[in-house]
Amino acid sequence: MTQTLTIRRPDDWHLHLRDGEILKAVLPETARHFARAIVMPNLVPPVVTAADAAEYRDRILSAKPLNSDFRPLMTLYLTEETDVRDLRAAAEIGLITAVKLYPAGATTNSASGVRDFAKVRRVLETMAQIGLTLCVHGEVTDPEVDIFDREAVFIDRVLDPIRRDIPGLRVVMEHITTKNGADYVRDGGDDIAATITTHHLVINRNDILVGGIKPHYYCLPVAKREEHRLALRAAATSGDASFFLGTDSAPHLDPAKESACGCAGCFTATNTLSILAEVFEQENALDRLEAFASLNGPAFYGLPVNEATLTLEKGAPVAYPAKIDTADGPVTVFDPGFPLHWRVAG
Ligand SMILES: NC(=O)N[C@@H](CC(=O)O)C(=O)O
Ligand SMILES: [Zn+2]
Ligand SMILES: [Zn+2]
Repeated sequence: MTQTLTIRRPDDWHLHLRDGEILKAVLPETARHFARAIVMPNLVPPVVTAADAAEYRDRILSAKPLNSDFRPLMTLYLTEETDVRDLRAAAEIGLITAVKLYPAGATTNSASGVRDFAKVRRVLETMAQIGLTLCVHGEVTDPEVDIFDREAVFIDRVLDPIRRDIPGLRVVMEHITTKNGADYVRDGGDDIAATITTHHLVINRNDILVGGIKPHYYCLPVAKREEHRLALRAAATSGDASFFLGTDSAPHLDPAKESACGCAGCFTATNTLSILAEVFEQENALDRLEAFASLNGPAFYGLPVNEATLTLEKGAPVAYPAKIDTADGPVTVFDPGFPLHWRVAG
């Protein structure tokens, strides 16, 4: 008998959809399986005002496949100039679901991010008052700090002080890559949660570097050593409500990745659910996939879970495209390095 797994339809709590031709090509990959996604605001220029978010939302909705009821959950990109009234109004009408903090220079398109945290204090206080979630790219940018330590140092130097300073601020530590991150979030109470990506459950830093450099495994925060990957797998499959799926699927055109100075980002929208089912099965935790992908995220954001369901079916290895074609060029799909036996049946 075929083994199947039916879960409530999942959501992606951290997604890059980009704009223009790439948006048109990658949106169907997410909309096929996910009901909602938190859409990252790191466009060029970034989505900083309510008006920007409304326009971007409309471009996403126009690019959506006709038969899809996918719902983008919009975010604002926090800058030192963010206007508190504009942000509050955007939250009140339900236009935005979260605000994104990028330390300036930490990652792709983060130049407009925050340098001086005192300058965003009023915004963060307002967010704490109205219960609006702050999504954080948790890496320091201090050139003295080794890239593999930047997440752990961010927790001590930036995140923990902000949370002590502004009690009640709801924070999602995005795409955690370390045991330090998982421990901090697990022990951090109800106001903090973390997203975990698909690829960080699969690769460690050896996968990027051993036997030749693999640009399609390079993302930020960069994958760490094996003990950290194992800690992430334990966190994701634990069922703990503090952890949920944010794929951080981050498409870049192949020439931008396969370059002497390649961009950070793994594109996983296409095969994420097959990979996750494989990983959860490897961890004997298939019964916890629904909590990670479909239940814990809405609970943290105070949103209803999806009524629709999604069924995965186990069988012969699943075929998926190596690349997605966009009108601007190809985007390589993340290769987990092992066969995937679970396909999305409906
Ligand atoms: N994760 C990445 O490596 N890249 C993301 C930015 C981000 O989420 O930090 C991107 O926008 O390409
Ligand atoms: Zn990030
Ligand atoms: Zn991201």
